[in-house]
Amino acid sequence: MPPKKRGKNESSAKAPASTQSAPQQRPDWPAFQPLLAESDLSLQEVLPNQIVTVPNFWTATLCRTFVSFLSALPLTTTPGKPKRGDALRVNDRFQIDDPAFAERLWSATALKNLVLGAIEGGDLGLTDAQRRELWGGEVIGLNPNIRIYRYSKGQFFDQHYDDFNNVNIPGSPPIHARTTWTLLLYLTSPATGCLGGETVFYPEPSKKKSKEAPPGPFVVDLEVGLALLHRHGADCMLHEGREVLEGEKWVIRSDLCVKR
Ligand SMILES: O=C(O)CCC(=O)C(=O)O
Ligand SMILES: [Fe+2]
Repeated sequence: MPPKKRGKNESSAKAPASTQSAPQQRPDWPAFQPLLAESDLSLQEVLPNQIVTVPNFWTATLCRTFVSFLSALPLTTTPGKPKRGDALRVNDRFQIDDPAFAERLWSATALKNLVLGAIEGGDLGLTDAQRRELWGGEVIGLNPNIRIYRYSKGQFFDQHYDDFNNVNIPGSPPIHARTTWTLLLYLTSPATGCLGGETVFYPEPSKKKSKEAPPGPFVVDLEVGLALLHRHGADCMLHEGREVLEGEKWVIRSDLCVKR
């Protein structure tokens, strides 16, 4: 896998629920209210083929509701010393296998219709074939493995690559799927007192255009309610979550899944 050769990987969130010790109770997540109308949302391809965002995917009110709900969850601080080959990250996190929440985040928001190109003016104007190419296959939903991150002052996620995972989406019959893009949903920003914590991507210099100056880092500033999707697996860009300088950064993480 190229990511292994090029640098650190995110530490594994891969253990299937069946191999974890005690099954965790799934949180009684708040309702997704209020949300903007689908017609007010659109995909933005901010870095061609690599990063797509949805500004205002969640409203500031919904983000605030979630931050106060998530604050009561039993978050654990990641160990400061990563396993060999894993990126150093220092944050507090909560991880749960919750297919119902993943399905709600996919279908009860605009995400499904945006990604599948079902919202007029909201998608990237792609043909079906281009859409498959972009997302890496036929997108069927989100990874049930939901991760919540809280970074307080001084915490960060060092440079790494996100690898893909094979997952099974429960149902009858269950669907065998593979993750292709990372989803990060930012709940905080400078507007809520969080400074720093930007997600920074390091595009690789193009092999064909070796005479051109290498591309500089691509910085995504935190924005309340912004959903960010970035390609992962073999074509993942090196990236990091910069140190939080003030306040708290809260993120909900999942991944786009395609049929395998
Ligand atoms: O928190 C961030 O900005 C980045 C998180 C990340 O890279 C990851 O979850 O793999
Ligand atoms: Fe990552």
